[in-house]
Amino acid sequence: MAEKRPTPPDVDRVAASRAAVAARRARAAVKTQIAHGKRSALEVLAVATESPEGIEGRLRVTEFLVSIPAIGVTKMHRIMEKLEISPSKRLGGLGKHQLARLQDFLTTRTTSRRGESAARLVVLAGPTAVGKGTVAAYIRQHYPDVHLSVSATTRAPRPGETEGVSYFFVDDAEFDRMVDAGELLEWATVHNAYRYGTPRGPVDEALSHGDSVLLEIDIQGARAVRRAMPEARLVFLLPPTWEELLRRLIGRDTESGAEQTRRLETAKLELAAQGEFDFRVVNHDVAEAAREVVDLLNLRKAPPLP
Ligand SMILES: Nc1nc2c(ncn2[C@@H]2O[C@H](COP(=O)(O)OP(=O)(O)O)[C@@H](O)[C@H]2O)c(=O)[nH]1
Ligand SMILES: Nc1ncnc2c1ncn2[C@@H]1O[C@H](COP(=O)(O)OP(=O)(O)O)[C@@H](O)[C@H]1O
Repeated sequence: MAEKRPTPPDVDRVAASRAAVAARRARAAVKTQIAHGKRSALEVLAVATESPEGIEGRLRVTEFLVSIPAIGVTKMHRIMEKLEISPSKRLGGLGKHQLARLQDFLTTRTTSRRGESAARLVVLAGPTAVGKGTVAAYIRQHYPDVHLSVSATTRAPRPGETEGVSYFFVDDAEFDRMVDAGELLEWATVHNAYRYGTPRGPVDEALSHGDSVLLEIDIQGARAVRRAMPEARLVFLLPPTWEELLRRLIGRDTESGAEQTRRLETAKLELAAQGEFDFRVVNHDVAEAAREVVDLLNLRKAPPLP
């Protein structure tokens, strides 16, 4: 008797089940790569976010977490609860807040597991004209091992500023998009004028590679980072005296008289917030203040350039 030939629906079913087996194998391979430290969990998550329908995107969060060394099933359930993610979720189907929580969890875990010599996230904030930008620029020039975060801003470039080095200069629509996509670790409207925000990806990436990261941001931003990443060290830069702060603001000569008066009012409020910070550094001398900030970054290789 002639063998029964598969009918088209059978052919479809066979092809579908072969594809399902291949996809399962591919997902298992990704889990093995994570388990053996060949790929970082943060990197796999980044790929999943970019292609939700790809292999990484189709991984369930539960199986993703248990493939990370030292996370067993019990711990995984605790983490899922804490992050408020349901067990049926796949990496590619996470909401933006769930994704942000999972990224922050993984970054914190990577950093804290490296112990005392771990890469650090340090936030440098302080009142207007205290010298934050000057100290950050000194660090950029003399301590190339520090990853200095480049913010996005809606303000226009000033003469001498370079796209991607000073800031990423974006328009309002692009800034809205970055906020909606959860791409910013924090953002704020500064001096009642323009919006500034810290792109999350480069910070996560640098920390996951063991690099120390410095954010030079305003005080609202520092508070937001504290909420998102409690392990960050918050440093408050202080002027030697109030009179010196006035001298620096006026001497900089970048604001009108009215704007200077308004900024000084804000500066009083900002100085009152210094108690919320973990460390205070007085900016008497730029090189000295920079060294104190860098000391808090726990660099693996610390020597400054001459
Ligand atoms: N929250 C937040 N503040 C930022 C960020 N980037 C810069 N800032 C702050 O924005 C303020 C204005 O910066 P900028 O326009 O460069 O200089 P200024 O006008 O000379 O103070 C400073 O207080 C910075 O610390 C950021 O990503 N997030
Ligand atoms: N340690 C310092 N001693 C003297 N002047 C300083 C010092 N640090 C910064 N300045 C000057 O103070 C002014 C304000 O510094 P800036 O870096 O623009 O402040 P911020 O970024 O905090 O608003 C600039 O003119 C800068 O050259």
